[in-house]
Amino acid sequence: MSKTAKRRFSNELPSALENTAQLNGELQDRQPVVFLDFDGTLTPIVDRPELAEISPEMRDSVHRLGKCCILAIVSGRDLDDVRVKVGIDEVYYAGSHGFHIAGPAGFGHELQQGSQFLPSLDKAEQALLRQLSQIPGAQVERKKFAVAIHFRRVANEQVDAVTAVVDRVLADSEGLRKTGGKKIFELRPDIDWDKGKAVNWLLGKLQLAKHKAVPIYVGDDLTDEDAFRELQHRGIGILVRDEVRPTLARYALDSVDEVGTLLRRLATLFE
Ligand SMILES: O=P(O)(O)OC[C@H]1O[C@H](O[C@H]2O[C@H](CO)[C@@H](O)[C@H](O)[C@H]2O)[C@H](O)[C@@H](O)[C@@H]1O
Repeated sequence: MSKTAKRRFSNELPSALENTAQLNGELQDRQPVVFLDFDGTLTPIVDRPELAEISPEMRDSVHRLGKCCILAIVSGRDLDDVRVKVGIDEVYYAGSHGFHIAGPAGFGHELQQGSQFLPSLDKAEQALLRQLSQIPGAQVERKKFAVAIHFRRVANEQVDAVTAVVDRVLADSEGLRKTGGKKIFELRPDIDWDKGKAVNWLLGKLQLAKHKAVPIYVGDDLTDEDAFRELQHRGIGILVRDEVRPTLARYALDSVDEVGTLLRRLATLFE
């Protein structure tokens, strides 16, 4: 019988911090593999993407946990961008929503299919820069395998104009699709690859004993739902919730500070 995805509302999820016994029970005698999203999970959301910074305490917590289990940062950001922002050499990174993966000791992988979309992404980036230049606050962020259009600083009455530009550029592009997130649109290669597929790929590459390994994924945004879906029946999805919405996560945290607390607790458990 096929297992179907079961969504719940974020406000109904048990807290990962208040249900320690239940969570620890799921981890008992297993090998944890920890996946962490970056924006909104390790850093609070800020007005401009380039201003997001991981705090020294959070960096220490990630570093400490990364020393006692396999740990990967899975981000929509460009691989190099997120790697520099986190600044820890010993962990894995998946950038551009999993299209570009790197890890310790020269481990690296670029989704082959992704390269064929580079001309399309270049063209879309140029069109977006041109057509959005008249809308104050609109910001284009190029990642190798995606283009993000930020509208957090755009006046409410101009958001429809941003949407119209993005839809026009998408219609004029080949092989791209539009996804959403927190005050952001993204144009990405229209292929069956996302954070969930990247997490699965990495789990396969690491050649972990399937019955022993327990993937834990912590994330806050819509693109993290792809990872929650992949792990729904074999891992632990933890949503950093800031709104009420349907989710495939099984536990929740209420802030970036709570993420830090959880990482330190996990480190204490596994050290
Ligand atoms: O997968 P993530 O690591 O969570 O990346 C998702 C997107 O995060 C960034 O944008 C978001 O955070 C910005 C800084 O706080 C904020 O200004 C913006 O409104 C958010 O959408 C990043 O800039 C994007 O490239 C990522 O795709």
